[in-house]
Amino acid sequence: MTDPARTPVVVGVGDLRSGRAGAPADPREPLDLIHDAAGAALADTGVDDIARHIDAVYAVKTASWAYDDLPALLAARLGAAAARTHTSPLGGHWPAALLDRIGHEIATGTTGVALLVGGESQASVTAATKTGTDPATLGWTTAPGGPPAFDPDDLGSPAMQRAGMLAPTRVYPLFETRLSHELGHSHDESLAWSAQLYAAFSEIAGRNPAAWNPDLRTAEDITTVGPRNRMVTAPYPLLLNAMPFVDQAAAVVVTSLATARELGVAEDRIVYVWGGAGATEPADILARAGFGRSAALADALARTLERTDLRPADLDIVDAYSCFPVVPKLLVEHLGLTRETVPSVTGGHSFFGGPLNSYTLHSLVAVTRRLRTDGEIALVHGNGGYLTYQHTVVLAAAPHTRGYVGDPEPRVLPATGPEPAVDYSGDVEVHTATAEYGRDGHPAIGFLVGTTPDGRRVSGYTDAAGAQLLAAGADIVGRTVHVVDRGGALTVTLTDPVTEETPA
Ligand SMILES: CC(=O)SCCNC(=O)CCNC(=O)[C@H](O)C(C)(C)COP(=O)(O)OP(=O)(O)OC[C@H]1O[C@@H](n2cnc3c(N)ncnc32)[C@H](O)[C@@H]1OP(=O)(O)O
Repeated sequence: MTDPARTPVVVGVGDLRSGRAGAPADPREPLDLIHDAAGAALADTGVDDIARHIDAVYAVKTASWAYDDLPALLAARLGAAAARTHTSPLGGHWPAALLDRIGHEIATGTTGVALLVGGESQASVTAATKTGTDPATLGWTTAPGGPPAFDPDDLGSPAMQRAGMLAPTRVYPLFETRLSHELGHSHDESLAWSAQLYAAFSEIAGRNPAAWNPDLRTAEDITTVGPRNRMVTAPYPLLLNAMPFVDQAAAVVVTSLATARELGVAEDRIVYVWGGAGATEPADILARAGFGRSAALADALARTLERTDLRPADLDIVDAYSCFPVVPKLLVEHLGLTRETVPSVTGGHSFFGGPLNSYTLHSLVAVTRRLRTDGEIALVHGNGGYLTYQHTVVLAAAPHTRGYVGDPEPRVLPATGPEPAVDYSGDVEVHTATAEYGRDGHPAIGFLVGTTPDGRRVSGYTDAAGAQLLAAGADIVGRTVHVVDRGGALTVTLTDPVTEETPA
């Protein structure tokens, strides 16, 4: 039991967009957007000089522009230059994980008032690149500035590189396809659930003033493929992909209950951080047991619910990370909620916008606002990598009886995948598959994970002919195909052609 006076509380939130879909604003660097969001969050506390009490500034890593120490630059601007600063590594789970860490620090007395921030200017950077303008010439910070450098190994393990399974747009559909199969959903049923979910997200984004695209999209808009909604990777058309070209930022102020009261924060501003838990799976997706569930999410959820003494039915609000539909679907499935559940009060990465690692900061903003007026207990979910890092955290309108009960340290889960079969030739059962489409609207490259008769795992990519076959996604899972693997390049042919069923 933590000292009740040290119970961590959110006392101020702020977020914003600069420009919106179809209406760009003047280019602004992430630090400027974050500064504005931090100003809004500090003002939201209702305490005039709260900035001078900040003793820790945490930033979720910005991916659209490189900074040596963004939180230090921000702290100096806010007049809190003595504050301790920390920038997370890359990963969309960090807002939830950092809130948990800050909660722990406040409960143990190592932090007094913390500011947690993040933001992206990918819309500005992309627009500047198109016109040949270097943002540095616009006065953006050049310490070091420029797009951050990425190690190719950050994108995927050697096995994933060999199989061409490198971008989120290629990898997440592999999870979707397998989950659909395990739920008994055909390709069309899986797509229908995604569209129903995302149409609901669009309505929510329409009510969020910080949403990048507040225009209402129906399920029919989402499933209708055309020039403004091209098929990207089966079964996801563009509108089921995270929208990364956004300029958005968010900030959250966290302190202890005692400090909030000493500073004069109004009771109706205060939202309690109960805490949560996280788990990590191997970054190599091919080293995991299967693609139809997230062992890390299941573990993070089970430990979050256990520590907070909650059952899924106790949650009034569930806010999912939603870069692609399979992620909110997995959250709903792992919590055992109905498939009609809409796990968002933020609006999702497609319509609210997908400012990469800082999306879940916007969730914390939306959830805090909701808990101040409506609802008692909320679970916020963050996801990083390829479903690699999961963290869930509970916030509530009232304190937990034992104060802060979270565990900020993630549990590391072992590799449990089958042995790889490299340069295999023979039959495999399709475990999961997808196909990426070209801009001509045809499948261009296919991706397959298969299981050999002796239980080993084959993985690789195909040419357009193989892609045509694998675009069937959930409808081809479980069937047997013949593969020839040459260094990850697969030739795939059906061995059990479907025969027309004879009507009875
Ligand atoms: C843990 C994690 O978070 S993993 C997820 C991280 N996020 C991602 O990986 C982002 C995934 N999305 C993407 O990479 C991109 O959206 C892509 C590749 C799917 C599409 O990008 P592009 O090929 O550049 O877009 P495309 O040329 O098809 O579309 C052009 C138009 O649609 C817009 N657009 C691009 N992506 C999207 C999107 N996902 N949703 C809606 N509109 C989009 C563009 O801004 C452009 O609009 P404009 O003509 O008004 O300027």
